[in-house]
Amino acid sequence: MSIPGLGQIAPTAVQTTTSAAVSPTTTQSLEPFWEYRFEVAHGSTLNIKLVSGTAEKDGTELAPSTPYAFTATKTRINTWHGCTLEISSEPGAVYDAYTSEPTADETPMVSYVNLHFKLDGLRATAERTGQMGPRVLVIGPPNSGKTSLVRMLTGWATRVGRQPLVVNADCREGMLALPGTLSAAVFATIIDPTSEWGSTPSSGPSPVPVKLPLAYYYGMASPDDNPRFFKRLLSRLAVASTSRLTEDPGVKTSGMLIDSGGVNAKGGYDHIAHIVAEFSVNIVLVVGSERVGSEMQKRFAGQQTSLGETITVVGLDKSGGVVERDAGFMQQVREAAIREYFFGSSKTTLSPFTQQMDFAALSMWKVNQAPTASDEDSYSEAIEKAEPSLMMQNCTLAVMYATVHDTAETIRDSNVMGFVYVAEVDEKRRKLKVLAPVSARLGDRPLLWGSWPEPMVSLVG
Ligand SMILES: Nc1ncnc2c1ncn2[C@@H]1O[C@H](COP(=O)(O)OP(=O)(O)OP(=O)(O)O)[C@@H](O)[C@H]1O
Repeated sequence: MSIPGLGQIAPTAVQTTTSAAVSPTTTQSLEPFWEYRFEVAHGSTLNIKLVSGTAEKDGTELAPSTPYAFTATKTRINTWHGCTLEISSEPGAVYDAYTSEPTADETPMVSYVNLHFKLDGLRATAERTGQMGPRVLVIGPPNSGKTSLVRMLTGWATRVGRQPLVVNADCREGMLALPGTLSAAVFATIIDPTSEWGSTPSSGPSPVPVKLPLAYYYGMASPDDNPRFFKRLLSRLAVASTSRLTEDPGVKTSGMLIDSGGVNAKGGYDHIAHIVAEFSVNIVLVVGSERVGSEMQKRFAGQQTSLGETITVVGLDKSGGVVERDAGFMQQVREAAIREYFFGSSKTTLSPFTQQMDFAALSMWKVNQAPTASDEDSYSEAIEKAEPSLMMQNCTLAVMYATVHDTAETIRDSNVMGFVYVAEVDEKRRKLKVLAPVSARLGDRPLLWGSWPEPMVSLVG
């Protein structure tokens, strides 16, 4: 399905494969609408420089003659008007790349950019009338390109001076925060093309302004692990996001872009309905699945939001370039995110602080799974006091914006201040060695331990 009224691109495809073993520096010319798709392994780097023409990655324009270093990623660079890229890598770098000329069923990019123009029209109307801009939810099966679409719409919106509030409702991946969190942030400036969402707030000085997210800690891999807790956190994020929207006219007219986790075989429509209601979503974009699209049409099309607008459901094609990222690759991505949070990246090195803490000096809590409980208990007992133990070794803990004297309910509903990493647990001496990005007194804040992200092999030593 594509948006009505949009043309298709001529159906021909040319693909060439480039391998690092063949040439360390190559020049790649892209015709208008072509994409340069590439996968770079962990530990390898691919440098891409725009030599002439214009190109973008997920809606953010590449600056000319500026080398961009990509690592541990599967992505693409596209061009609307044609360009030449210079590609280089150090010997032995592991990557795979090819150019793709769009075919009729292979590129939905034109419908994506037309969608952006329609959204911007709605934002312009909202500006004139003082109304709220569009609240857009992107859903679809796993690996359909949902996050890429949200990033593109964000990139294009900021390029025309909009400041959308971007919401991550996918607990498996983090946005400007570690995985396991649900977060929201205003994007008023460009996203660093070499990263997923730009650097996390702990990553030190950055040429691109760092966006400060509001994050809630869920600490589990799937909404099904504790559906009531998941929904409750979404509600809190919705309240905070809506108030952020109303306090700033520029953000209000720009509206929201919400990335959801994939709908799975079992459906997962329950929390989608919750997001639609809580964030007053008035546009549901369904990527890459007619089945999900028609289910969404049935559920939401024509219904009214709490603001009295009619909900529109739009089906969009999935890009043929979207790649599956297997569990091993995603685990490495999570580990890299945690490592970067504490130690920085190749661009900025950070030195985390190490602290020894007595078990007794810590307020430690853990999140509980409650997959089937439909009663209040699953939520009221979503977190409980926990004794530090060896099980916590190599785990990240969320530092909550609450005090150690607060009740379980207050701590559970608080947002995240930051994260610490448990480097060592000495059960005999009842001591814990933790790594923190800043030198703060950890005994003053409740620490929350979840099962997601999973423990790392080891961050230190
Ligand atoms: N046209 C394309 N060419 C090459 N790679 C692409 C293209 N579009 C998206 N990708 C890559 O495919 C992968 C999956 O895309 P994305 O993360 O947007 O999907 P998703 O539906 O959000 O996935 P998930 O279900 O895990 O949340 C990403 O690594 C993304 O960069």
